[in-house]
Amino acid sequence: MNTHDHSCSTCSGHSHPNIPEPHFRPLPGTGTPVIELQGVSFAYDDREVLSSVDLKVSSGDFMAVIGPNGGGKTTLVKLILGLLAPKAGTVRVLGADPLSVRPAVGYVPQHALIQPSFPVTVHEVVLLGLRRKGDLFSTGRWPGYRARDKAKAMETLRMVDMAELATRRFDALSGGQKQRVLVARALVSDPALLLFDEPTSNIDPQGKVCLFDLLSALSSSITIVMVSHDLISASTRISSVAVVNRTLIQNQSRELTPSMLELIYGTHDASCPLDTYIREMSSIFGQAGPRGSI
Ligand SMILES: Nc1ncnc2c1ncn2[C@@H]1O[C@H](COP(=O)(O)OP(=O)(O)OP(=O)(O)O)[C@@H](O)[C@H]1O
Repeated sequence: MNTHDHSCSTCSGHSHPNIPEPHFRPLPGTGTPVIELQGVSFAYDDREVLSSVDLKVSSGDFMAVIGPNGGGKTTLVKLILGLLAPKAGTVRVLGADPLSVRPAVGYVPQHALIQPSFPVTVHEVVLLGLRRKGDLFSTGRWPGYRARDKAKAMETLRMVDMAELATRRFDALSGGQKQRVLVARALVSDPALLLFDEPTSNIDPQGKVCLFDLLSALSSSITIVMVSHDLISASTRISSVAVVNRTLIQNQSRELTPSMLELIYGTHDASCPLDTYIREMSSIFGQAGPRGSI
């Protein structure tokens, strides 16, 4: 488990000593397919945004999905969640139809889906991740929270180092603190797969380091797929990378191949370790990378 010795307003800046061993669903054996897309195409109306996409994410992977704005990353995430159906091809998650395994997938969206003025506490936001059959969302009746659900939500807040703020209103948190709470909401149902869409939007640089430390610690227990523009923080932790720009190219290592670079920027004739690429881009464009993003 990584440690960090910096001070950070997002977490307490220690090495997450409170993180209990996560009780996630047992990882399928290493190498078992967790996500499989074969020949997937998708169009909004008649405009095709993904074309013949193949993707395989295996148990234990920590994959970054990168690509230019509008390249189809969020659409890909929605297909994996079963929120969109492919026009062609197949999407399998944990060997099944995505909607049927939805409870086994923790999702942290690009934008917090919680209205800023909604008077909900940190603890209650995490409890929202434990929606069950028969609850308010399916019956219209409010059954109240069960004691064991409340305890589970507190345990998950401890994992992300946010238990001390459990009673604070969610809208009174910083961007990085909100993100950690949303991670807890995604983790509280013990998912086998964690999907992040732009996990570091609205977080300051130190908060990003803390968040990636947390993800790095979690990645030994759970398969993680992260759509991100912010590869500087992620680069040392991820195990594989995929580039999406209408089509998709994946690499089981952290190297961006010439064809991946070409898919992002146009012609490239040499492969590039991801760390080198980011270092060079950072020196030219500053820490945010080219145009503020990959
Ligand atoms: N609901 C929608 N209806 C029509 N077109 C859409 C819809 N959602 C996305 N698009 C279009 O589909 C393309 C891919 O969008 P998507 O959000 O998947 O890209 P992205 O790679 O996640 O972009 P970004 O990095 O800017 O978040 C874009 O051209 C976008 O304008």
